[in-house]
Amino acid sequence: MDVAVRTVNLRKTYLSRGSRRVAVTGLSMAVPLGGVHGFLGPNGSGKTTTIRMLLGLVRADSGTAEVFGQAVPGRLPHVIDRVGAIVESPKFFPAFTARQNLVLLAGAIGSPRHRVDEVLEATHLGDRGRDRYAGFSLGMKQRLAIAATLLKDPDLLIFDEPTNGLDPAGIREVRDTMRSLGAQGKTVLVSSHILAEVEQVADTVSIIGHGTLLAEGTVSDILGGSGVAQVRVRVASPDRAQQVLRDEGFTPTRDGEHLVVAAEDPSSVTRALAGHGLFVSELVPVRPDLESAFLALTADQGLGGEADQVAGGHVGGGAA
Ligand SMILES: Nc1ncnc2c1ncn2[C@@H]1O[C@H](COP(=O)(O)OP(=O)(O)OP(=O)(O)O)[C@@H](O)[C@H]1O
Repeated sequence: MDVAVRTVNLRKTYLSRGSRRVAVTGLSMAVPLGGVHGFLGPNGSGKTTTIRMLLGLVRADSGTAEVFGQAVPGRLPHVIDRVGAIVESPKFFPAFTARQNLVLLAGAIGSPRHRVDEVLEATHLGDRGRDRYAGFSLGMKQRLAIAATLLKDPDLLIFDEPTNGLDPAGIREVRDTMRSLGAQGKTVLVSSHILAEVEQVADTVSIIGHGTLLAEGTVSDILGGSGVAQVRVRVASPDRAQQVLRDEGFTPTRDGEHLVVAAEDPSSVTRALAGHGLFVSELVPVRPDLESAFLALTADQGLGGEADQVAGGHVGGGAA
């Protein structure tokens, strides 16, 4: 597999209130070339620290990282022109229009002027270029930030929680922009703790918890490994149906008037119930989602959200 980014055994600790706090530990991950790669983990799991190491903004304690085959930070100058990133909210001049802001930036980084119109189009801001930044919605501001990263036409885009604070419409705008960049062959590495957001746009994902890799692969690989498919059924007598299904070897759970049953083949459930004169009035497959897969993975590892981690202490299991 051709990779845009690879880390091997990356580790970073911070000194905090007299003790060492482990942010990233033994992180080995690979981001395939082209497409959108979701970098997922709960708050405090080490995503930002990893991204900052990739961009040479913080130095790893140990381990290696490479971008387009070049070791970073040492050889970062050789690839930095191919990388665009939003790690913190970029600063724009509120009184300037979107276009004026981009023209200024393009001049500063030596990008040709025509790129300004191209990146406004690419982020669907073409008709808002003459509006002042101050009047932009959060979603538009975020798309302008993406437009700014596109000025030098990078091959790798790194976005740290780009949908933070956006409303559903803003989230969709940013998501659509990432999707079209991935479809153009760019590599988009996007971090998020809101898995459902990334699930809809990512081709592949890395899931981390407490600074270590828990799972990596295509979204469907990860969902496939997250357990048996379930169906949600409605019957007139859910209590009886629950007993019947238990007697038949299923493990149904009650959800209001519905039962949720793990079954590879939904017809095995309807057959079992019909055999006892119970007829299903509704049957809906419960699609496993990344959120459940993620929760299952972190639960397996005894990992939840942010927790204190002290160097030398237990910091979770190995890579999947
Ligand atoms: N500059 C710092 N000094 C001390 N500790 C830090 C520093 N930056 C991060 N940490 C700690 O390192 C751990 C990982 O933080 P990091 O920001 O990388 O996680 P994250 O997954 O990006 O979280 P979030 O989604 O909340 O941004 C956390 O426990 C955090 O408190």
